[in-house]
Amino acid sequence: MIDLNGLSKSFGPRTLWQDLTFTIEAGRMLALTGPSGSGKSTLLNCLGLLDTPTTGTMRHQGQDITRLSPRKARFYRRDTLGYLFQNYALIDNATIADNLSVAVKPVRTNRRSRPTLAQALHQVGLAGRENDIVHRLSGGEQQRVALARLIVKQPALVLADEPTGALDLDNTHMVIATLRALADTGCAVVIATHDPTVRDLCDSVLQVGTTTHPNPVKEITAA
Ligand SMILES: Nc1ncnc2c1ncn2[C@@H]1O[C@H](COP(=O)(O)OP(=O)(O)OP(=O)(O)O)[C@@H](O)[C@H]1O
Repeated sequence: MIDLNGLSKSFGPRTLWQDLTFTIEAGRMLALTGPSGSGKSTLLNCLGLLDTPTTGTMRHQGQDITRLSPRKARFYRRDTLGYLFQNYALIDNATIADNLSVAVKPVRTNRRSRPTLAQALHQVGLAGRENDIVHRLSGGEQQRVALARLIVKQPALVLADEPTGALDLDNTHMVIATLRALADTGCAVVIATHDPTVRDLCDSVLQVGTTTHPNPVKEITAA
């Protein structure tokens, strides 16, 4: 779905990663791992067109998206991407329903059928909670709202930055199970993570850093 070719990123003299050449495939979950400061979030930012790689190209279904104009990049994010963050990134003083509606309203998509808000909330264990105000929810519940937002939006690509960093094991498994369900509908999922539990539940792992490997993506095979 997204082909990266010879991608590198430097800030001044410092190179974070280089020679990344691989394909992010629809229906699969890719973990980005590597030490703090290795450039995982920066790679997510490049994939989300919030930053630009120093060299190389990114193609989405054949279309070069490496250096889109700000306007086209905005449309791309609106129509193609879903985000998941450690700090949930919700509108705190709005209801759950409002948070979900905002995410889905302007999106133009060819996807045939989208789940309703009620179905999405049911899927994440928050059935009937449409009118709850977000800032009164626990951290785990807030991340469930962020997941429901992805379920109603049905993006082609999900970019997740440490989405389980503030969660207990139960909620971590809920996050991964929901992302897996999205992947099963054809969505590509990329997760920057320090968590070995999350890494091992993905289909493949990219160790982010300056070391050049002939094939940087390692497949995870069941033990
Ligand atoms: N705009 C910028 N200008 C200069 N340096 C930057 C900029 N953005 C990020 N960096 C640096 O790039 C490095 C990689 O940052 P990044 O947040 O991508 O790492 P990370 O692997 O996601 O780290 P962590 O695991 O701690 O979240 C850091 O040293 C950061 O300070």
